[in-house]
Amino acid sequence: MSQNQTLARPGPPPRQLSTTSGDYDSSNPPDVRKYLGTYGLTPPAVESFDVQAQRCLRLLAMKPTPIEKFQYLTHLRATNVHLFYRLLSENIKELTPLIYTPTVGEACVRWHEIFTQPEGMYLSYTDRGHLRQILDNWPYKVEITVLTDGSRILGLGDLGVNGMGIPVGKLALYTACAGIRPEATLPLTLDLGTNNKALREDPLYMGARVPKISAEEEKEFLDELMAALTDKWPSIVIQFEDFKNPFPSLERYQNTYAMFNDDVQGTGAVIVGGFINAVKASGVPAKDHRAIFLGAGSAGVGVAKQIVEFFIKEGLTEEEARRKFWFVDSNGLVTSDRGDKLADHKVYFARNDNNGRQYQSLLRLIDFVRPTILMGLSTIGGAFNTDILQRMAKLNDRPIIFPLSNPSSKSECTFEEAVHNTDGRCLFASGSPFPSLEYGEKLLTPGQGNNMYVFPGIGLGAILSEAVSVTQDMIYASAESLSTSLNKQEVADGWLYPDIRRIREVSVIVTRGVIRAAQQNGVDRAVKLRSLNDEQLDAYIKERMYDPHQERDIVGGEAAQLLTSGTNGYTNGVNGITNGVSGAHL
Ligand SMILES: NC(=O)C1=CN([C@@H]2O[C@H](COP(=O)(O)OP(=O)(O)OC[C@H]3O[C@@H](n4cnc5c(N)ncnc54)[C@H](O)[C@@H]3O)[C@@H](O)[C@H]2O)C=CC1
Ligand SMILES: CC(=O)C(=O)O
Ligand SMILES: [Mg+2]
Repeated sequence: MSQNQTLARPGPPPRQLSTTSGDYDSSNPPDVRKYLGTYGLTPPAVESFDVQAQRCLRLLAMKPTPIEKFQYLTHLRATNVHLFYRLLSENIKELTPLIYTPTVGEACVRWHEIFTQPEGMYLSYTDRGHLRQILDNWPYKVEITVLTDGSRILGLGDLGVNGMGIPVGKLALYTACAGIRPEATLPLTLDLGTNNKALREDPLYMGARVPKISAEEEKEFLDELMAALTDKWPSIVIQFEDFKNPFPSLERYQNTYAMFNDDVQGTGAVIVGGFINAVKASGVPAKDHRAIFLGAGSAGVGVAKQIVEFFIKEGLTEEEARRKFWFVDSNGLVTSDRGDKLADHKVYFARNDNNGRQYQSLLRLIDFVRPTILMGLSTIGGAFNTDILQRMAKLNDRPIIFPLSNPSSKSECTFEEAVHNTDGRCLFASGSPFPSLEYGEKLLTPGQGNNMYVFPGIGLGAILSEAVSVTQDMIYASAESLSTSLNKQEVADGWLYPDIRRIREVSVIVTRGVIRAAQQNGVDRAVKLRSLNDEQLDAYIKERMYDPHQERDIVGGEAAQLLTSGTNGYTNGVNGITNGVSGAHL
């Protein structure tokens, strides 16, 4: 491909952040419409956002399936970005499952069928050598990117470029939960081949129809990409997501770039955040806990490593902390004498006190270990069956049961199963949401142990502190901050995580913790923030957060007032109007 062909950008920008649709204009009063030359192009009624939101919710209710709701919300984001984020932030609990797990899982599986418009960038292996130039095609100034190679999308396996739903969904949460402006986010999918043969052979598949490139080839590609991204946007924060083997890139780039891996580090942090509260509620001192992990992949090991850090802070030695974990993978208990070559990331937790016995059965291992904690990061839906849950209930007053695999179909058990098989005594968190449950006299609410509680604050903290790298202390600070973010009522109700409806408040607390850790580690370039006390820092964070409610809601007198203040007043006074007309790309 010639360079000109590579760089050609015909037509509109790749992601429409348009706010110029008829819907949007319907909140402009007649004078403003005349001024803009849009008078007569929309229905006569001047509508507030609230009225428009009501219509959106009705339209959403008319869509019979989650995937159709997902498609409608995608359309809304593309055509009326501020309305989309206002709707999302006001209905975060109800809408998150539609734009994120579980629905985003189905969307990725079917991405090649349901695709209507590009919402991010795609970079292919054949583009190497040109990556920096291609980034020039992206029309906005980027503060954060989420990138995936699609090789392990949730627990659904290798989906190649269909994985784009994940960066898009995660970045929508960055905007809704941490107020990073929509146009400052870049969803990025790497088209490096796929080992999913069915997709490769599907006529609608939109990526390269070749097997996944080798680890060495991927490393070279990523080296070029990281350099290109930071050359184009020097302060960019880079989140790696859903790579089959995320460890080499994390090790290679974490001290050199402002990057983190959400599946290893974000997941570790969010689970530690809830775990700190679960340990308190269990009544068992930290030193007496024992954990079985089903699944010894990136997420499992990431979570355990951060719990080790927590145990050490609780006074255990590293060796004592490490010995509290028993990992099970698809070949059974991870031991050093199992006879297979263990992947590097598993070696640290491999047991050598198994007296030559290899455990294949989770139930038998539970009898042997007598764990207080059962974590699921295995992608095996239903793996925590009735026998297993009942055995945990027999061994513990308050068993800690965290089935964390996504989407819901891969969850190791449901909330209902966990509650019924433990007489309502379990301390529960799952990766995907489950509904509350009436049990006896009580309404029980499950925790959602999903990295969405921390990655928005990690990203915003790194952006605002202008961190040169994302340190382990910054990640751990996000966990500790999360654990302190519950209000009195949530603590009294025994919740492990705060109400998701308070996510923006929670993100401020997490962001503050991340910034403070960046300062302590001396990786912050925004040194002016060092002199702020916590209250001032919180105010600064809030002020920097995009709030869709502030973008446009201009009716009647307000607009008239703006118009009388002349063109300048109009432009200055109503950032939202400028945003709106020029399409939210300032
Ligand atoms: N709740 C959250 O915030 C997060 C949840 N996850 C979920 O965790 C799951 C795992 O993710 P990764 O660790 O990145 O995947 P991975 O592919 O690296 O690891 C999966 C692990 O499960 C093991 N496994 C597979 N079949 C098994 C079986 N029959 N019995 C026992 N172990 C078995 C594999 O050997 C491997 O160790 C996914 O479903 C993902 O969606 C991942 C990140 C965040
Ligand atoms: C939540 C998430 O990052 C995952 O399931 O991969
Ligand atoms: Mg992930």
